[in-house]
Amino acid sequence: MSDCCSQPGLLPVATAREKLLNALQPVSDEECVDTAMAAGRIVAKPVTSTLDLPPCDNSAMDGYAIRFADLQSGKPLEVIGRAFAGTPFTGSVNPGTCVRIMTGAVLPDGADTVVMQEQAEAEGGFIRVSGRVSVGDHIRQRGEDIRDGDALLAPGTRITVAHIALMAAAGVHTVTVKRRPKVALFSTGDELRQPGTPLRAGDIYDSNRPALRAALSEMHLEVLDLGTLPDSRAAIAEALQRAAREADAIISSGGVSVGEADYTREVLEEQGEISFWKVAMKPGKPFAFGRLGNTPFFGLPGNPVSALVTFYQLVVPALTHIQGKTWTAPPTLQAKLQQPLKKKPGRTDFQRGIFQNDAANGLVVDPVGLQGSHILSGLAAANCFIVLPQDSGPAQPGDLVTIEPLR
Ligand SMILES: Nc1nc2c(c(=O)[nH]1)N[C@H]1C(S)=C(S)[C@@H](COP(=O)(O)OP(=O)(O)OC[C@H]3O[C@@H](n4cnc5c(N)ncnc54)[C@H](O)[C@@H]3O)O[C@H]1N2
Ligand code: MOO
Repeated sequence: MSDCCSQPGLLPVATAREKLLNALQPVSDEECVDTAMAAGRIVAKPVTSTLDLPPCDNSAMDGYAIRFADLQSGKPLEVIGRAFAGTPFTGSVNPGTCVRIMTGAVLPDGADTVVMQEQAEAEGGFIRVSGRVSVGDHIRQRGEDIRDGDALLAPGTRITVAHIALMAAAGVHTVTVKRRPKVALFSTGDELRQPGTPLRAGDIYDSNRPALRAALSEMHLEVLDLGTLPDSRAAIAEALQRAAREADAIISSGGVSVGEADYTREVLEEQGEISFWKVAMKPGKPFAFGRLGNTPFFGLPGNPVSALVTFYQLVVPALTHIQGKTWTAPPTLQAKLQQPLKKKPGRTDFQRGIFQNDAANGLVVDPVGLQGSHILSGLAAANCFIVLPQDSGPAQPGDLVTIEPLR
């Protein structure tokens, strides 16, 4: 990896992110999807409950629905019926009586308390209650979770599995979400072969494209996979033109540095525009951002760790914004560094680390070993980035450092 501390013109990471977010428009198209199919989608129209939840007072336990005041006399209570979830008891619990009730069954009229069956002794159609009972025990109140008309999800929310449960329970069977943006993806390099095919001398497998495809799918984006391209201006130009026609954003890997076969950035410059090139980050310095027509372009460095670090630090915020969700910085933690870290002032370092809880020291973090931008084993072993600020120098064991847990 090259050092760039003395090089002027590198954009600080936060400035690069800000420029990206300011330059991009969220997709405006919306579509209606089944609630069950909406995981990961971005809410476009507010989601409102269509009912109270629970819809009526019901039992939280298997037991007996009673009138609390009846316990004063200490007399046995007559069991006059049964209430099941889905099959309510239709009569009324009058003084001196009770109803056998199951979890989830509607609380019968007249009852105000449920006694767990473990606290009731049944004999000959009557029960005797023992132990401490308070009025209202084990009753789930109508509407205590959600009220009819309550706002459930605001526009811009990314729908989680829990949101799907919430909407389904509240009777919301369809939801209006943003259209999934389509992201065109290609990698460049004469040396790149497809996994599953033989390697010639000097070849390597294309690892960036499958990794980026997976990362895009994880974000619930549509992918237009344009394949692995040779180091050829014509091939790159053709892919860029198609991507600009068919996609909402373009991601490439490779060809953004200064080598004699690094054509991606050059072709973009000829056919579109480069808004910025080179960010003060390590790895990932040669990251380029621009446009072809109205379609934003993210040029990731070819080095595999650099490609993924720039994807997570710069492209994820940008694509999140395009999806229609406000991007917020991921939570960070402070952890005690266990080993020294080399670092020169000039770029924000995203070193790969493994953090864990230590009985004596609290949260601690170990760098994964080799930190080169070609070292995929370290990235694969890591569970966090150790984020060392742009102006900082080396870090020592015992220093508190900022870590950003990886998903
Ligand atoms: N003289 C300089 N050389 C380099 C500089 C520099 O500032 N001055 N920057 C270095 C840094 S930092 C990076 S990062 C790389 C980025 O270069 P490119 O984006 O042009 O990428 P390539 O040259 O095409 O490839 C770099 C490296 O990564 C391998 N690679 C490329 N694509 C893939 C892929 N899809 N899957 C797996 N591996 C890939 C490629 O074989 C090279 O080894 O430039 C430095 N050089
Ligand atoms: O340091 Mo490069 O910027 O290998 O990614």
